[in-house]
Amino acid sequence: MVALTSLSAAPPRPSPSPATPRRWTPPPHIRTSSRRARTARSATVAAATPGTDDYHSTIRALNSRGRHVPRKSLGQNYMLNAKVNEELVAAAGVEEGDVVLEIGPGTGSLTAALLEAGATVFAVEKDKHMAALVKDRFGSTDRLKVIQEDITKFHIRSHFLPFMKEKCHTTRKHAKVVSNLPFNVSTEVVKLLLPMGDVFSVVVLMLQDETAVRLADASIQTPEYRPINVFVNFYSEPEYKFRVNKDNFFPTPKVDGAVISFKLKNAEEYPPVGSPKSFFSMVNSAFNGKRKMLRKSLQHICSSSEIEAVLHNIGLPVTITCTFGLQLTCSNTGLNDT
Ligand SMILES: C[S@@+](CC[C@H](N)C(=O)[O-])C[C@H]1O[C@@H](n2cnc3c(N)ncnc32)[C@H](O)[C@@H]1O
Repeated sequence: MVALTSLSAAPPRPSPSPATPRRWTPPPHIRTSSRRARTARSATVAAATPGTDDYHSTIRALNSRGRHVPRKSLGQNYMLNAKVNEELVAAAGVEEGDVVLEIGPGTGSLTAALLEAGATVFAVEKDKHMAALVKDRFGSTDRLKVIQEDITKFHIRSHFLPFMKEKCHTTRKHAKVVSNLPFNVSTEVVKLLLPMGDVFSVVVLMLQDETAVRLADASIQTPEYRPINVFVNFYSEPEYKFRVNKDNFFPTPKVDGAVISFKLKNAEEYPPVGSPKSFFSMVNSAFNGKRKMLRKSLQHICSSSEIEAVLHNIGLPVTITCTFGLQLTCSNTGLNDT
């Protein structure tokens, strides 16, 4: 389902300079007289309240620890619009007492909005400079734990569950995920989090707009429909929330972002398959054999005659090719009728 809202208004900021220096230098009108004065001002920013993460304070925060240029390889495009962060928090329905996993806190602008909403935050940040910066910024609160790790290599269950047990003082059984994700790891993170419906009730992510549209809205009868859509719909109910204009990020990325929410299903709500692993292996085989007859692309899983019988039972021609997702039943894959 697509909500037609779009947060396209970007906050005011100076136009970017054409050349990219190794270290960000604030434009002349925000420079102070000495390095020490600049550092002092950064300390004030470090303790800032939500709403102050605009262009100038982001530059000051990045420079405060001798930080260099934001790293493209880490998808470091920082959010400059506090309103967008508030909308992300609202999309996840974050409230007092919630425990939230945040991936990539960066300068801590979204972290501030989460803390402001009353959540306890477990933040995983790959960049050691940013992890240190966000720790400094919220040093005095016990409602934040920052781990310097790569989320794609992090064992969420063994680290997050004990934290949740310790911090969750309400009867709530599930935590939430809210993140302005680095675009380059978004598919990997989606694959990691969606099967965790026993831990998280909702996953709200800022993704590349095109990716969010594809994940939330691909129809089974379009060429855009992929195994990842089968995966997303198997484990969750996705909803496209709103588009975020690229001018809201610093540095400005090439593409717009969008917020998508995934309401995670419990295991009892998954489609009835014998084993998700063999189900997804079949889905991948079917899609890999695009334009090949299904009875051929799936013949390593079951015999051609079994596949033909299934196709016949569901009223499809036995010569059908995989042009869009199909529901099959096959005795030796552990798949049930769906
Ligand atoms: C798009 S920025 C978002 C920063 C901040 N949340 C904001 O809204 O401004 C992505 C952040 O994720 C961090 N990051 C990149 N790859 C990561 C990974 N594999 N694991 C954890 N953090 C990562 C980057 O260093 C960066 O701080």
